[in-house]
Amino acid sequence: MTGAESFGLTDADLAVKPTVYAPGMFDGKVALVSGGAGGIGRATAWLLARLGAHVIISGRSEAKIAGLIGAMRETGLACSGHAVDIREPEGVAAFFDRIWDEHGQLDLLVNSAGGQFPQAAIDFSVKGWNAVINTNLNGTWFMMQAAARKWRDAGQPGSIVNVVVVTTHGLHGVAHTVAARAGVIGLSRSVAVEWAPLGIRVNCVAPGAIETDGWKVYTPQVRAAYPMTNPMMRAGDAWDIAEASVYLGGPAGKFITGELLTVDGGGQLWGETWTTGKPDYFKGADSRGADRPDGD
Ligand SMILES: CCCCCCCCCCC/C=C/C(=O)SCCNC(=O)CCNC(=O)[C@H](O)C(C)(C)COP(=O)(O)OP(=O)(O)OC[C@H]1O[C@@H](n2cnc3c(N)ncnc32)[C@H](O)[C@@H]1OP(=O)(O)O
Ligand SMILES: NC(=O)C1=CN([C@@H]2O[C@H](COP(=O)(O)OP(=O)(O)OC[C@H]3O[C@@H](n4cnc5c(N)ncnc54)[C@H](OP(=O)(O)O)[C@@H]3O)[C@@H](O)[C@H]2O)C=CC1
Repeated sequence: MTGAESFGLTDADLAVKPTVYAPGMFDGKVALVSGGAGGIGRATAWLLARLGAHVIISGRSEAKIAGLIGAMRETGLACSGHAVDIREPEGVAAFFDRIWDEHGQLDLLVNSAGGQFPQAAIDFSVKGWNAVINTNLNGTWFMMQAAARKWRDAGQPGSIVNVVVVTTHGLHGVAHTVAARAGVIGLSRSVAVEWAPLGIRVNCVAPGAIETDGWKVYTPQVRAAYPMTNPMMRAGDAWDIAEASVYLGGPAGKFITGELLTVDGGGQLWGETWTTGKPDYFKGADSRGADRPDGD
């Protein structure tokens, strides 16, 4: 793989890709997309802005955010951005202060910031484990809590969509992220009830194999198998997740809270995903059991 290789939809694609949603659906609304300059977040930012929202884009890299804002503004869309590490609760709280100072409202938060690296769980270092848990569980929580506090204090309703992973079946070699995302799903179900009196809805979207630059952390051999991890035998694209997030987070989802929507081409029903490559032990009937330590 060369450094220039890139995966998934480009800004040029996202600027014109057809959508099922009506123009103007988010007129007058403000949406925040964390990880908004990544693959799924970027598609979500484009979609929300094309539907009329002012979109605030966050991530760690100023340069990535600036590039996206430039591309979106060139097409006349309303957006702004700020570099925020979701693992820093003070920085996150200050970010939400700034949002209220500048806009006086936030209608939708999509938490797409996240990620992991593939490794056998038995080899996780403490630092690696903590990096993934801090990013995906703690960081997502800091964003959720900061948003909810602002909505409560302002007496405004709000909606949160957390982008997670499929935790129920077949995602191997990333146990740290499965643990973190199962935490986010549980947390979301709990606060969906606690925050219902505040008018805050909380939902999750679990993508299957969605071709984005996030795939660069996996080997070419592993990536090549991703389209075969579901019965549709193809990868999805970031627009699939953007449209699912808008369904749950926007007006179409107004009676939905505490829900998990899996968008994986049926991968949770058939298929398996080995992010570290499939061990010989699991390959084919001929070798079944051959490596079993009990020798039976
Ligand atoms: C039903 C079936 C399911 C269907 C599903 C099919 C789906 C298939 C698709 C695959 C699944 C998911 C894909 C995606 O999510 S892709 C998009 C997400 N994007 C990323 O993952 C981006 C890449 N990842 C990261 O940036 C990092 O992993 C991280 C999120 C942790 C970033 O944090 P941080 O910047 O703090 O991390 P560092 O790089 O500084 O590393 C900190 C320590 O972590 C350890 N580490 C990091 N990388 C590795 C590695 N490759 N191997 C081993 N250990 C690693 C290490 O201890 C680091 O510390 P040191 O650098 O000091 O050693
Ligand atoms: N693509 C796929 O197949 C799948 C993706 N997912 C999940 O969907 C989400 C989005 O993935 P995708 O768009 O593909 O991946 P990308 O790697 O393209 O985007 C993830 C974004 O998260 C941001 N981010 C990471 N850590 C932090 C942090 N500590 N603080 C702030 N921002 C951070 C990064 O921004 P920056 O570089 O600026 O830090 C990056 O732009 C992730 O949670 C991912 O795990 C789940 C299943 C499958």
